[in-house]
Amino acid sequence: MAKITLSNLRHSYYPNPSKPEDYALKEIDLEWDDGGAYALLGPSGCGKSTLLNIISGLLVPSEGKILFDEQDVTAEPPDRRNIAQVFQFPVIYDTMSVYDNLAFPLRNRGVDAARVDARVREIAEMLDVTAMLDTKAAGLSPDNKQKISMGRGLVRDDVNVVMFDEPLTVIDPHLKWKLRSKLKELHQRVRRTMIYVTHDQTEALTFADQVVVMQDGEVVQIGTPVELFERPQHTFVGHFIGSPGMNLLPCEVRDGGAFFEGSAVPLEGAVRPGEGAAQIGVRPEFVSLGATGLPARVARVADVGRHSVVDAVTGGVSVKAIVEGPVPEQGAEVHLAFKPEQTRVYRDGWLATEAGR
Ligand SMILES: Nc1ncnc2c1ncn2[C@@H]1O[C@H](COP(=O)(O)OP(=O)(O)OP(=O)(O)O)[C@@H](O)[C@H]1O
Repeated sequence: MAKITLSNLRHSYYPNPSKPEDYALKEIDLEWDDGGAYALLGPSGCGKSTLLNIISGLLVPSEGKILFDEQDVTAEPPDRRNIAQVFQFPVIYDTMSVYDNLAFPLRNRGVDAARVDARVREIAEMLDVTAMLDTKAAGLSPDNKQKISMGRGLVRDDVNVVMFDEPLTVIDPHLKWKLRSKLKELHQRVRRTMIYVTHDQTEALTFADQVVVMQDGEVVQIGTPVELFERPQHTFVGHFIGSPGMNLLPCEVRDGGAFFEGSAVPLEGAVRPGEGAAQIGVRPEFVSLGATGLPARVARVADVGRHSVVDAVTGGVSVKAIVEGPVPEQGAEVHLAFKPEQTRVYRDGWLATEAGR
């Protein structure tokens, strides 16, 4: 296992890139600790595969370096990097038994039979596939095939990193949660450096201790699931993580405070001086309906099971509130109050309030 460092990494698919838009990866500086569980989360086209291919060695970056435990591997081909990869679609040999599939990566490296047997049985037990060891892989369901693929990725104990690239794509929705929690458990048991690439926030937040959120070739925030939820550094993170995402209201900034439609809105801390379009950001979980606050009219109410989402319009802006218990009717006049310590200002997308007092 290894610590992975990405230093001043930039990549363009064009021969002579000149402007920021020419870069699929704009500037990446990251350090991934040995044994950590990381997710790379972002929408389609944000640069996840480009970054993954640079780490695995399929792509040489236009600029910057990749280090495994301080050793520069930027120019090393994939087979010299000692990485295990699990892809979207299962990569297994249909004609072989489950046992032989799991044993393959070890036998391929000349590991002795006793060690192969011990390791295959250990991994099979972790994945709950011991009863299938003698079954031909061809007969397995798609989720079991993907489990075996994961097992093949985990069976070697000498790899620098195990990378999962959208591994649950082919899994039925009702089985996804099982494999999601299985992967988390596997990480806790084997403690390898793992990188999980996905556009799905639930998968990223379930698996990772640290989530790297990407947008347009840039890392916008690295944090624990709680940090991403509680203090998004960028409106993109506020919107992309959470359901529904963070509310955004255009505002005016004066003397370190924020004003919406002329009313002062209490914030977690003072707004830092600066230029740019300002917005108040507050998650629906921290909006309440009461007797005081911004006057609003309820446009929609959605009952989503454990709670309701009330969509109210104030000053022409739609604001969502997560409400437990009784809810107002559509068309009702309400007042919206924001929990001050969870209300902040963003300038041109980036967090601009001082941390809570
Ligand atoms: N071979 C290529 N040639 C030119 N441009 C490319 C190439 N591969 C990717 N790109 C561009 O680089 C940017 C990042 O793409 P990338 O595939 O890394 O994103 P992604 O987040 O993995 O998206 P997806 O989940 O859809 O694969 C996109 O704008 C994409 O169009």
